[in-house]
Amino acid sequence: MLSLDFIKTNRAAVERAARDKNVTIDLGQLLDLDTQVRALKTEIDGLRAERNAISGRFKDAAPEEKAELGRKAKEAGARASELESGLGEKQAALNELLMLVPNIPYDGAPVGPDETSNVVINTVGAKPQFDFEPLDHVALIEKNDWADLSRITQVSGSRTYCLKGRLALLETKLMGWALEKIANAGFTPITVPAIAREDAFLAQGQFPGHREETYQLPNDDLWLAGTAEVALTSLHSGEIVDNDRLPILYAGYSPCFRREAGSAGKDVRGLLRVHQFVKVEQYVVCEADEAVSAEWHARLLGLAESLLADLEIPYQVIETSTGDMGLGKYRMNDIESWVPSLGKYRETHSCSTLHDWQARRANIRYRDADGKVRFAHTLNNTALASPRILVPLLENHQTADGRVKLPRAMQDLMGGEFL
Ligand SMILES: Nc1ncnc2c1ncn2[C@@H]1O[C@H](COS(=O)(=O)NC(=O)[C@@H](N)CO)[C@@H](O)[C@H]1O
Repeated sequence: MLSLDFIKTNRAAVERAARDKNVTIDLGQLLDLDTQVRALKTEIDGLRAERNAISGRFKDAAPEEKAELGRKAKEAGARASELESGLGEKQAALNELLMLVPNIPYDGAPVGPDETSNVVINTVGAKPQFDFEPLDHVALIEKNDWADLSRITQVSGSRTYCLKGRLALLETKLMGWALEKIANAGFTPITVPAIAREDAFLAQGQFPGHREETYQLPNDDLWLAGTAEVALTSLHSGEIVDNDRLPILYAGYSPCFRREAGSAGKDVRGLLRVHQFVKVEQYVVCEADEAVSAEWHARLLGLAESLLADLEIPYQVIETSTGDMGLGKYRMNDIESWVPSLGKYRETHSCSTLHDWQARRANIRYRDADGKVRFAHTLNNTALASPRILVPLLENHQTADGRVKLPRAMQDLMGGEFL
């Protein structure tokens, strides 16, 4: 969310951001509502002052005057409470519109409607040259009985899976390994629930725009998050954090649930796009300074790249376009890992800077060095998400006999050269 002051003084920039992010928002209506809300508040304050003035005169008034004063005070009070209900409605309408205002995108982001405008800014690692016909991850899994991708769908529906045997062990070790790597970089490991209240999704930015992507638990007025980012954004909601406690660094681990409502027909084979998965999430709450945010953005990206280097997976870094980065992002860099069977790089990580857009929604503030209370900045990035990461991991390291030679970092974990 942007502040009303910012919107007023930077209206053209906000309108350009809305255009570049394909967001339809009527700033004229928003600013009119703000004017009406402020006028109502002034009128209500005036009526309250009038009533207080009258009651101040009441005790010294002559008896014949008291009745008239009482009537006037009652009238002012009644008028004030009538205006207050109107104020409540207009304030709610104003807040609803404010939740739809996009963040201003990074001026280095390609301006374009969607992922087709994304730009590759770095390519790392040599794609494997197979001297045999490589298999895709589903064939490798079937050959080694590493998962159940069919029977389970009769139990749990489409886009569900069971990992089995050494692949099940590999996923759990991968998650522990990633959590520890990020923890060793100074982040506090923290397990967070996927269960969260509606306000947490509004604060993080998933709502109001993407309810249809989110599983709901209606009997309890709760929802299931698709990322630990939801709980982590609201963990310090309402707090004023002391300056010396910043930056707050979390390595969040959680199950993730996504309806993938908008993905019918996409990635239906295998493990790329499923309804439930696990993820280690990097999360930062830092001081409201663009250079500090930019430094953390680079560090988060670097940590994800170091994990991919350890897994010996070729990847490319993407500068995400204004149309693809989403409402709250200032800047987003996706990392895409090479998937031989598709002959394409596919997104496995997403690194975002949001400045104070989330902190304003979640009400996360801090006292800066001068003691001034300000909204913080927040950032997040994927450290590792499974089972999607298993797709490039299995396919890039497969051997002619259908086994998978583990990267060095995994051999120690899995106690052997092969999965
Ligand atoms: N339906 C899905 N199935 C499997 N993996 C998924 C799915 N949706 C997302 N992921 C994985 O989760 C990663 C992060 O998802 S994201 O929406 O892009 N970004 C976030 O959730 C941010 N909080 C950064 O992690 C993706 O890059 C991908 O690796």
